[in-house]
Amino acid sequence: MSSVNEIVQRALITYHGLTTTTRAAIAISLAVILYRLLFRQEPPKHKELPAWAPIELGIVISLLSGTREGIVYRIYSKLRRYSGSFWGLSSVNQTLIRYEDVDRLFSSKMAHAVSIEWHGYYLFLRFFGLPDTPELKRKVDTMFKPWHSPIERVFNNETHATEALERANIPKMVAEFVTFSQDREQMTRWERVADTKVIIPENMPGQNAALEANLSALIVDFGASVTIPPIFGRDLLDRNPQLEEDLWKFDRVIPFLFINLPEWLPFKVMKEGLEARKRLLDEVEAFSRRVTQFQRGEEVDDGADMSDVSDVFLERNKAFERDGWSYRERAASQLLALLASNANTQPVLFWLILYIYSTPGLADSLRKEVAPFITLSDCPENDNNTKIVTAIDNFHLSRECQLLKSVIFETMRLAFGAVSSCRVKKPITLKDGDHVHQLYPGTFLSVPHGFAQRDPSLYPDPDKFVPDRFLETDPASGKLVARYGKLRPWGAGLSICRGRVFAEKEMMAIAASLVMVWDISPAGGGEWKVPEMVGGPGPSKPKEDVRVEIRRRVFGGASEDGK
Ligand code: HEM
Repeated sequence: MSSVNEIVQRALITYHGLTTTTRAAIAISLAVILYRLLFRQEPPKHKELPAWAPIELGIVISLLSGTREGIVYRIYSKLRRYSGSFWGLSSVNQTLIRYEDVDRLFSSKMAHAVSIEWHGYYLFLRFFGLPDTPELKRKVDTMFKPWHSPIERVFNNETHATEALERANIPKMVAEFVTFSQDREQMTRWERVADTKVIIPENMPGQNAALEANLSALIVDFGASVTIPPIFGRDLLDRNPQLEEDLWKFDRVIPFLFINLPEWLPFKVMKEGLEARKRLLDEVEAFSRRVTQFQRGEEVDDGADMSDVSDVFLERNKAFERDGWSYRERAASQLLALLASNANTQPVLFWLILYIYSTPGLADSLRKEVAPFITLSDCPENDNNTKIVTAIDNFHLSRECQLLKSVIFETMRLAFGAVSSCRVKKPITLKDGDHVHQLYPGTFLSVPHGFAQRDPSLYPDPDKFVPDRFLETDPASGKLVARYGKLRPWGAGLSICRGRVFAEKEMMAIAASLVMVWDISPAGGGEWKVPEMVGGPGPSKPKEDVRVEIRRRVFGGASEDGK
C-alpha cells in the first residue's frame, strides 16, 4: 500500500520536472486511456485476458491488504466500475475480493455462462512467442480437454496417483538425498546446485558424517527429480543435466511474459529466462520425437529407453499426432505440463521441510505419527546406527497422518496463493451480498484465493506457523482430522489443480521419509531463521536461501526420538 503511494508520489515529482510538451502528451494519453476504460458504453469483447489485468490484480491486493486509507485507495474506490466484492477500473477485468459464491461461480452449474478454457492459446503466444495463426488457435482450443483429462485421470485419482508415486521410487531418492561426496561427478544433481560443503566425510570411524548446503536450492531440485520421472520417464532428466535449472530460470521470466513485456527488454532475468526457454523447448521437442518413434514402433534416436514414459504423456502425444501438431508446438504444450507439475510443488516443498525442522518439537511429533507407515532398514554404507527407508505405505500415510496433512495445509496457507480466473461468455447477473452485478461476454473475473489466507478473523495470529491449525475433531469418529475449511490452495471448481491428489501424496511421502532418516539443523549451530517470503500470488520464494547442516539420523543415540 505505502509502496504504491510512494510510486505515485515519485511519478508526480518526475512528471512536474518534464517539459510542457511532454507533460501535455502524457496528460492527453492518460485522458484517452481513462476515457476508454471508464466511458465506453459497450465493453469490448476480449478473447484473452488483457495484459494489464494481472498488474491490476496485484494493485487491488496491495490496496485492500493494507489499512484501506490513503489517496490511491480512495481514488481507486471512487473510480472502480462495480461495487461490493468486485474491484476493477474497467468492466473488462474484475478482481473478486471476499466474494462469497466463488465455488458456485467456478462450478459446472455456471459452465453455460463462464469459461475456464480461455487461457490455453494466450499462454502459447505469450509464454513461447509462437506465431498467432487461426490454425494454432484451432489446435489449442480443441486440445483443452485432451490436454487436461489424462493428467486429471491419473494425478487426481487416489489409486492412480499412488501408483504414479510408487514409480517415483522415493525410498531410493531419499537414501541419496545427501551423498556426502566431495567429487562433483559423484554428487546428485540437487547437491550440485546447493553449494554443498562436506564438514565431516562419510566413513570416519565413530563420527556421523555432516554436510552444509543451501536448503532451498537442494529441495527444489530434489523435488523436481522426484516429480518429473513418474510423468515423463527417466530419459528427459537423465539426458539434460541443466533441465531443472532452466525450468527455474524460465519460471522467473513468466510473470513478465504473462503481462506481455517485450522480449527484447535488456534485463538479465529476461535474457537468461529466454535462453533457458529455448534450451527447454529444444530438449522437450527432441524428447517428443523419441516418444513418437517409440509409439510408432520405429527405431528410437540414440537407442533411448522410453519404456517408462507415463500413459499420460503417451496419450497426450497420440492426441497431438492425430491433430497434426508440429514437434515444436507439442514441446510448448508439454513444457506447460512440466511447469504446472513443478513450479508450485517444489517451492511449497521447501517451506514444508523448513517448517518441519525449524518448528520446535514438530519433527519429533511427525516421526511418531509417520513411523508405522515407513519401513526402515540399516544403512548399508554406515555402521553408526543409521537407517534408510526401504518402503512407504502411501495409502495409510495419507489416511492416518492427519498432523502431517495439517502441516502441509498450514504451509500452503502461508506460502502459496492460488488465483482462479474465468471468461464470461454469456450475459449473466451475479448477486454479491446486497449488490447485483450485470456482466458482459468477453469480460474476465479473477479470484485471488490467497487474499484471505492471512486474515486474522479466519486465522488467528495469521503470520505464525501453527502446525495443528487445520485439525478438527470429527464428530462421528471423535478422531482429529485435517480439513481445508475455507483454504483454497488448489483453486476452485472446474479449474481446480489437475494434479492435487498426487501433489499432496508426494509432499507427504517426501516429508515423512526425509524426517525419518535425516537430521537438518541451522549451519554452524544456533537458532533457525525463517527467511522473509517474496513473490506471489502463486508460490512465495525465500528472500535468501537457508544454510543448513544435514546428517543421517542416529537411532538409539542422541538424535533419535519417537521410533
Ligand atoms: C503444491 C503443489 C501444487 C499446487 C499448490 C498447485 C496449484 C494449482 C493451482 C492453484 C492451479 C490453478 C487452479 C485454478 O485455475 O483455479 C493449478 C493448475 C494445474 N495444476 Fe497444479 N498445483 C500443484 C501441483 C501440481 C502437480 C504435481 C501437477 C501434475 C501432476 C499439477 C497439474 C496442474 C495442471 C495440469 C493445472 C492446469 C494448468 C492450466 O490449465 O493451465 N499441479 N495447480
